[in-house]
Amino acid sequence: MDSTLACLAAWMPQQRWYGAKGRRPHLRLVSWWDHESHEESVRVRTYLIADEGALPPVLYQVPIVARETAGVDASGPAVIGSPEPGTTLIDGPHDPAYTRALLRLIATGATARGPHTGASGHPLTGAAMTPHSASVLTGEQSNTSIVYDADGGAAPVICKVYRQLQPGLNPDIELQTALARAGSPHVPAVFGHLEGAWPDPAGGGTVKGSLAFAQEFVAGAQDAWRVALRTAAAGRGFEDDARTLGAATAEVHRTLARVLPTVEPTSGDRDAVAEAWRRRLTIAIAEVPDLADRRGAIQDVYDRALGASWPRLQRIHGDYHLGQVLRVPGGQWILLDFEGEPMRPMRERLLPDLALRDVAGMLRSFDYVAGSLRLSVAEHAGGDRRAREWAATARAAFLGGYAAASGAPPGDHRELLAALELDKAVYEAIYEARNRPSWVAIPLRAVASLSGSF
Ligand SMILES: Nc1ncnc2c1ncn2[C@@H]1O[C@H](COP(=O)(O)OP(=O)(O)O)[C@@H](O)[C@H]1O
Ligand SMILES: O=P(O)(O)O[C@H]1O[C@H](CO)[C@@H](O[C@H]2O[C@H](CO)[C@@H](O)[C@H](O)[C@H]2O)[C@H](O)[C@H]1O
Repeated sequence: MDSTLACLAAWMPQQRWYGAKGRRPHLRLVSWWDHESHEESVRVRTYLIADEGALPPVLYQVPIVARETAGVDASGPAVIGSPEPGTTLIDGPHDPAYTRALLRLIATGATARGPHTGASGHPLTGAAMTPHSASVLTGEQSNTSIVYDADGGAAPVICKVYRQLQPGLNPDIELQTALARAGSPHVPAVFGHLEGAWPDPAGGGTVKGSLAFAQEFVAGAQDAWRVALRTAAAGRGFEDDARTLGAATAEVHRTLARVLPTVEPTSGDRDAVAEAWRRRLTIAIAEVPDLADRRGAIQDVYDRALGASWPRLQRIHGDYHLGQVLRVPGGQWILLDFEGEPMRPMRERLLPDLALRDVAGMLRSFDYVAGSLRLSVAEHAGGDRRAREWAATARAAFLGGYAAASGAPPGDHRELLAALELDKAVYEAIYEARNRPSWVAIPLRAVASLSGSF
């Protein structure tokens, strides 16, 4: 196993889903189990690997197919390495032996076992999943999604393999399953999920957590980020789309408030939010020192929100932006990825929260469209002004659509919305500094503007 861990220590830091970029991992094997393999001399095994160099330690899911080197095209990012002569390790989602085994577990509710723990499938419906070929979705993803084509008119399936594991049912599965069961037209059909168990790092027992989630793959849909970027770059408005997106967002919030618990915010809830805002700001200032001289002005915005009235708390999307929304032919909006912000502690993401956090997230996304155009096109000939006008129109239309469909206009909580937008921009400054340093100017400009110096 030591040679496999050595291969992984070189390969994992190059993966988009690996959290602590720029640092060599310190890996420990926590658990493993084998999947059924229909090919001779091919081993399909899922490893759970802790990176104990991270603070706090992170648990990763790494499914691996071991094949004879002679039969493998040894180039490409899917090849992990060759810890023993004659055997090559392949990243499971890129190999049919794993993709078949994964879907079979979910569709049949079967179990894969290892010496200590294992994984079991939880099919949601009797819907037959008969897909035949699979490929990994490309793009900037925190997890790894496998798309399965289907034969004979059956729906194609997308199965998201969670990479960073946490105890408990993932909110992505919990919320989308609740919405699908409630008949919401704004999430894809749900097929089922895979749950795993592993040794509890804090004691002698085991903990359970989500490993993968299978849904209908909405074919022909367009990512709202690309739709928005295209219209803005072409100088076309996004007003109607933003209004219907606002209405769809409000409908999802209403459904979540109906089928899952809501609570009146207590002073403890307000303190927890205030503490999360402060904690995030401290991290952001440490990583993006340009923010340091804004601390006082930012805290003033937070204080005004803490002194204002708050609506009831409810379950929300939690990391809402244009990249999390699909537009299907006909104009309907489908929301994806209810996992919450990847950098936020899971225990916070599971609690009832402010629905306005999602509203703020989408408003920031309109500003990102303008900001990314500003970065890609030189600021001349009125381009910057047009991009800003595009974002302002989209913003007003989104808020109007949300207010009309929710009966709870975001404008009733102006101070709170301003603080949530600012907190999101602070989060984005950290995210960009870590992942896309050339984009950090977008949230920095927003922080300046939202904290009143622009
Ligand atoms: N059910 C689906 N139908 C069509 N495309 C999807 C579906 N689910 C995800 N996608 C595509 O995959 C991308 C990443 O999915 P997402 O759930 O956001 O993953 P991650 O948690 O890794 O960021 C989405 O932006 C979308 O383009
Ligand atoms: O990986 P996730 O989609 O869960 O979210 C993370 O990455 C997003 C970028 O891909 C990041 O979103 C930020 O950039 C978007 C444009 O690429 C923009 O539309 C968003 O408004 C902006 O927040 C997101 O914050 C991060 O959690």
